Amino acid sequence: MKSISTFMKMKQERDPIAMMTAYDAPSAKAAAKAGVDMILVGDSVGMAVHGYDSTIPVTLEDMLLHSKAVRRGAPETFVVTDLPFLTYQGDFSETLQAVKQLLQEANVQAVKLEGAKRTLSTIQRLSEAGVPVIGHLGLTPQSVGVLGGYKVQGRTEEAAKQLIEESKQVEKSGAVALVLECVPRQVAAHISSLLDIPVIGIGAGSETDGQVLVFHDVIGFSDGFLPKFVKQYAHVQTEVEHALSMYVSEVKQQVFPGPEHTFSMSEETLNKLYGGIKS
Ligand SMILES: Nc1nc(=O)c2c([nH]1)NC[C@@H]1CN(c3ccc(C(=O)N[C@@H](CCC(=O)O)C(=O)O)cc3)CN21
Ligand SMILES: CC(C)C(=O)C(=O)O
Ligand SMILES: [Mg+2]
Repeated sequence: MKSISTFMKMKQERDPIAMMTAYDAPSAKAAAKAGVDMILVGDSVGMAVHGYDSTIPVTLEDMLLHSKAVRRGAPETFVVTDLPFLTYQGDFSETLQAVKQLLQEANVQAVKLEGAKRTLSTIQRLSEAGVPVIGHLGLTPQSVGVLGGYKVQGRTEEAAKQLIEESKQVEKSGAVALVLECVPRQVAAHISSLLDIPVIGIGAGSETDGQVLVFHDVIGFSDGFLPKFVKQYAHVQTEVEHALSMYVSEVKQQVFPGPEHTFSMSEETLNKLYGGIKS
C-alpha cells in the first residue's frame, strides 16, 4: 500500500497524485483498478449520495459506514476520511473517539480536517498522537454558513496572504498533506512550492502536487452539478436513465423477463405435482 512517504516522494519527483472520492465498495474498487493513488471518503457523500444540499448534516456514523464499505472495496489503497462537521471543534476526547473508530474499526489511513485557527491545535494533537492528518483550506464546505456560499477563496491580496499563512501553519502543526479547494491557480502554485507536504487541489489549477475530484462528478452522475473545476469523463446519468426506462417499458410490455431469465421444473415433477398441466 502507498503511504505518506510515497506521496512525499511523488511530490519531490513531480509525479502528480491522483485522488478521488469513493463512498462504497464498487466505486472504491473501480478507483483502485484505475490507479487512483489515494481515496477520499469525503463528507461530500452528504450531497452526492444522501441528497442533502450541504455537508453539514453528515454524521460520524455515516462516515464510518461509508469508510468500511470503501475499505472492503479497495483493501490495498490509502484511504482518508473527512471528519464530519463539529466532531473536531469541541472536546478533544470526542475527536479522539471519532478518529479511533475510523482508524481502528474502518481501517482508514488518515483523517482530513477543514480550516486553520482553532483546527491547528487539533491537527497538532492528533499528529503528536501518531495520526496522519490532512488539512483542507480555501473553500471549506463545512463553513458554508459563514462563507455565505460556495465561492472561490483567496482572491484578494489580503485573503491570499491569509491563505498562504494558514497553509504554512497547517504544515507546521504536523499535517501530512493539504487539500486546497477553489482558490486562484497562482496562489495554489505558490503554496505548493512553499510547502514540503503534498498539496492536492480541487479547483486550484494544474500546478498543485495532485488533484482530487468527486467520483460522481468524474463519471457524470451528480444531477447536473457542474462547477467550473469539474471535468466529466463520462455521462453516466444519461446511461442510467436510459437503462431504467427500458426496464420499465419492457416490464409493462411483458418483454422482460424472457425465457433466458426464467427458471423451470421438469415435466415429470410437474405431473407428480399437478397431475399434468400445460407448461
Ligand atoms: N458532487 C460534489 N462535488 C464537489 O466537488 C463537492 C460536493 N459535491 N460537495 C461538497 C463540496 C461543495 N463543493 C462546491 C460546490 C459548489 C461550488 C460552486 O458553485 N462553485 C462556483 C464558484 C463561483 C465563484 O465563486 O466564482 C463555480 O462555478 O465553480 C464549488 C464547490 C465542492 N464539493
Ligand atoms: C471535495 C473534497 C476535497 C472533499 O472534501 C469532499 O469530497 O468531501
Ligand atoms: Mg469534504
